[in-house]
Amino acid sequence: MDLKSNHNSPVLTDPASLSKSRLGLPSNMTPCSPAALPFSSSVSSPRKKLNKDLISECQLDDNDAAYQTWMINYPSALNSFHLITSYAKCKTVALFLDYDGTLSPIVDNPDHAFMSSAMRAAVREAANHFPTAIISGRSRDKVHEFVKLSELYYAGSHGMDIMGPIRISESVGDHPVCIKTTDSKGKEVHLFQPAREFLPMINEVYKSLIEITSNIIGVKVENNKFCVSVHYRNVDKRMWDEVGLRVFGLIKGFPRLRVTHGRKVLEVRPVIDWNKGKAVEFLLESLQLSQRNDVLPIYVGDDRTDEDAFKVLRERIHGFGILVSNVPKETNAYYSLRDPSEVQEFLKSLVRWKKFTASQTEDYNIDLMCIG
Ligand SMILES: O=P(O)(O)OC[C@H]1O[C@H](O[C@H]2O[C@H](CO)[C@@H](O)[C@H](O)[C@H]2O)[C@H](O)[C@@H](O)[C@@H]1O
Repeated sequence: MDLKSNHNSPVLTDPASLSKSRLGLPSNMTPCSPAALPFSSSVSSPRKKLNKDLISECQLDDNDAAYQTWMINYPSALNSFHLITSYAKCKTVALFLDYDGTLSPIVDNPDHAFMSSAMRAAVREAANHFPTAIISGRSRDKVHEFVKLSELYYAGSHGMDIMGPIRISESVGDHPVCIKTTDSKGKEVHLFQPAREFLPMINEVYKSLIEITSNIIGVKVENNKFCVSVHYRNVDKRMWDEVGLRVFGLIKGFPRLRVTHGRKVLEVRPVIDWNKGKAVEFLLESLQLSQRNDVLPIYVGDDRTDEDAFKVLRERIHGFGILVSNVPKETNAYYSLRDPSEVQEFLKSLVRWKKFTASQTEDYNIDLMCIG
């Protein structure tokens, strides 16, 4: 169950049924009905138990069949690794990674979404071989606190808070919301905060959201600097509508803010023409990787907000989006990975491939030198 993507309506819907009909999956992929099973409703309890097991087994099979069908259009990035690297050959791969649900598993408490040390090692290695950035809905400081790596770039608040390399480009480098500063290690960087003027408003809304949801058990309001998250994952399902009503009700009084939603979370953010897709373009330009046809951007993410980036990669900058999901979803991504453990495997494979191609180039150069 989730909130509908219609920004004006807090109506709750079931995304599983939605995605099934929208994806046009075959009708035989609906979950088994008990009537189709060889037990009557008046069976004794062990039989009832068997019946229940059979239904869930059947549903699992159906879900898996639906996923396999979906994967025809969104193949596994691991299974398609050779194809991906054949495109990447002789190109600079630029990596963009979402955080929650991509580098860390989804957990009930957002403050406990820790990254495993194995994942951290994989991301570090990847960042040592490819220009890498993390683009998260979290505040930039919070995601840095989780990731703890200085080898890469960070964009927080869905791309509205980017700390990147010093931009050579005059056009945006001189933009009033882009300032020169130093990072925690004293290195000169550019800080790009296109929603800076919204800071007082966001802080006001953050306080009001805490106030108006304080008597709903399980709600958690998280300040992500340029946006606010209202989590309802731990709220009794019967109260989900009420959470939606209160949040949308409050935001009605702030025409310059809007509400989007992610995984059991409502996100209040400024109405500005900026999103994770724009952040990818901004970072590519900062890294001097835009306007080149020897660059392959790859974006890995699991959330609806990542769709903006997938769209930019698909339509504008010729890269690959990889959706992390273990259920069929509508997406602008090209490939899929089931969960963060597959993301880790994918990152490790990319590094292995890069090392291998680098060693081959070295061998080739040595051969050339010998011939010369
Ligand atoms: O862009 P992301 O890095 O994916 O951030 C999106 C939101 O992620 C976090 O919430 C989600 O993960 C939590 C921890 O696993 C989970 O408890 C919650 O239900 C998810 O929605 C984060 O807390 C939000 O602020 C981000 O906007």
